Amino acid sequence: MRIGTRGSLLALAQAHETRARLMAAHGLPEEAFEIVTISTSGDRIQDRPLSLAGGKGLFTKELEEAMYADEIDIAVHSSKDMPTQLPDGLELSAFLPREDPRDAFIGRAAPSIMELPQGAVVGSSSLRRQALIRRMRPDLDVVMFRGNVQTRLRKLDEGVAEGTILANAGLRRIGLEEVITDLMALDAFPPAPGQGAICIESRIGDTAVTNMLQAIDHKPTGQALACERAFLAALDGSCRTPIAGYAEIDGDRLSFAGLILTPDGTLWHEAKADGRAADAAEIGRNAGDEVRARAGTTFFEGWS
Ligand SMILES: NCc1[nH]cc(CCC(=O)O)c1CC(=O)O
Repeated sequence: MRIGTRGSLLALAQAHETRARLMAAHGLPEEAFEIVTISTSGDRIQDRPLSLAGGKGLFTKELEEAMYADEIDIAVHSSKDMPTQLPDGLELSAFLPREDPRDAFIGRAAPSIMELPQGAVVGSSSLRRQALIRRMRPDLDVVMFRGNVQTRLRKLDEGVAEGTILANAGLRRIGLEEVITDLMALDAFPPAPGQGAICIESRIGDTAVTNMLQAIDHKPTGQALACERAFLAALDGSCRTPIAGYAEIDGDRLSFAGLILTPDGTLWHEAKADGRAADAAEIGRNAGDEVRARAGTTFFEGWS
């Protein structure tokens, strides 16, 4: 089986985790799998926010083309980077057990956002994180921050900013959790839909592959993701809208909280819902419709 992945440290860690789970589930040796690294436009564009460069899809397009061309059999992704609408003929056929979904703060002047000095500079390129930081601390100066983890840590060393926020899951996967100085609470700082969950994309009807993937699919994570992705789809969510959403599964129950904000963090609308995990997608869609109705059309005008 050819496992397609981007070449970043995080992507490779995720591909290796997928391979290890497949080897264990099927009693296969490492040689049964080939990890194929593919560069994507999202990896190459470094000079502007991804929300302006085309948004979601930038990390997935080249991998999907490789699947059409039969150069790879599966593509391993961060669920957070996946558009709600997949190209024809492809599906998300497995989710691995979710890592901690919370955002992590890496602080220099202070260990947490609340303890930063008045007016301190915080770097982030995520519209959701920018809006949530401004909601918590309107006095802070939020600046654009892109690049991989190493680049961001160097910027902190150089004094470009006093702190930055990254996904705890990503930092843990690349073994960099020691740089974290605080973890953001789920209610004050809800994660992006899909954060912390690895998903595997494959060709619809490729039964040899999907049968193998079934053995490593983690059902509760799949249900949480069905809910969060339905919420995103109902809001027509793109990288240009600050949207957060997190579903927690407890046995056959699901609880969801979703949020949209204006980029300046002064206005927001939230929906909370509980229900059966089996109704995950419906719960997410209803929450999205509810938030959209409450926000009204003017909420999105001027900046979306
Ligand atoms: N947009 C990039 C991206 N996609 C997934 C992760 C982290 C890993 C995850 O959420 O599963 C990151 C980096 C970050 O947000 O810190």
